[in-house]
Amino acid sequence: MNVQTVFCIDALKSEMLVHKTVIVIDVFRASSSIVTAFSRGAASIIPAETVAEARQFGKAGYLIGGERYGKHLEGFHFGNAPSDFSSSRIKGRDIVLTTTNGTRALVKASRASDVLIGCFLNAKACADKAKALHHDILLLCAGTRGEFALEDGIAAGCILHHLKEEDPTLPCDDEGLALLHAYRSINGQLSDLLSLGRSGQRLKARGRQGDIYDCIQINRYSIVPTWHQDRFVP
Ligand SMILES: O=C(O)[C@H](CS(=O)(=O)O)OP(=O)(O)O
Repeated sequence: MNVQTVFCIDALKSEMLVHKTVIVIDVFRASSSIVTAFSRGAASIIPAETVAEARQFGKAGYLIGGERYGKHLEGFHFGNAPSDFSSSRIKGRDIVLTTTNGTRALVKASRASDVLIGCFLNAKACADKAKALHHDILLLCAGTRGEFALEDGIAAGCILHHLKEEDPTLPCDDEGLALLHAYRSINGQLSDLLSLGRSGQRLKARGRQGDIYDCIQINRYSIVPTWHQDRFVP
């Protein structure tokens, strides 16, 4: 088994998905919102690439959530913040989500053997599940608007840290090694560091500091969303 790292969606080539377990990481905020939604009882989450596609699902009775460039979408039940997904609104429900970067990465990754959703909130559980599948692992950082995103990279380092816990010799690429060592050297400064990144600054400018806090709680949940047929299930 080995671990490869991709820094943003546009760098992903379809041949990289063959015989791989792909972990899609979009810390701010799609991966964190999906993990939170499942921890609060959502039945399934269907990623939609376009707003129009999500609206069609809405007409068919699904709950729909998402954003574009951080902005609310007219007629949608939720945005893309973990706090939008309260148990009372989503327990037992199927949700369709469309976001600027994250759902694009999920749709692109869905051709892999196994697709998991990972972030700080479920880093250890995600690493354990990926190891149990016994395939090579691809850490897919969604990034933001075609570029590397600091929070996705540091979360990849966190997942890699857990992957290497039992076997420090597990091979990984240089990108992974850099992120692993970046994560291990943070020493309690996660919030300060991630607030400096592009996406963190954007969230702060929109008054969404609470979302940063909600997304950086390490190992808060043990749920690992997994692709099954045409959707993610807990
Ligand atoms: O909802 C988010 O925070 C982002 C929007 S933006 O690219 O940062 O404007 O979407 P996501 O798909 O979760 O990265």
